[in-house]
Amino acid sequence: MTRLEDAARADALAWAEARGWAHDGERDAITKTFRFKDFAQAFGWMTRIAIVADKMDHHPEWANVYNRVEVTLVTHDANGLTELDMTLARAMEDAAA
Ligand SMILES: C[C@H](O)[C@H](O)[C@H]1CNC2=NC(N)=NC(=O)C2=N1
Repeated sequence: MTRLEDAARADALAWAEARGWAHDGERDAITKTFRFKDFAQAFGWMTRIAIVADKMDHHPEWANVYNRVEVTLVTHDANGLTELDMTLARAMEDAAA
């Protein structure tokens, strides 16, 4: 998987930033803190995403504290954003909606 070209990255970031993601330019990664009602909701969401991520063989960097999940998406093999990150971001948004 190759890094997004500049135009595709701009489109992807516009979509992501509209949903509360930030771009970490140093890593060419996107980050977002998801907030849920409580720990059960947060961990349930993480469980659903873990199954999707493992099927994709593409895994988030994330940390959970009670009802919060801090997420970073980046493709390690590509040293930046790829379509895999955007597919996983969409799955996260859909599952949190
Ligand atoms: C061997 C395995 O396919 C790779 O290590 C996969 C696993 N999950 C991954 N997840 C992410 N985010 N980036 C990767 O480059 C990556 N590579």
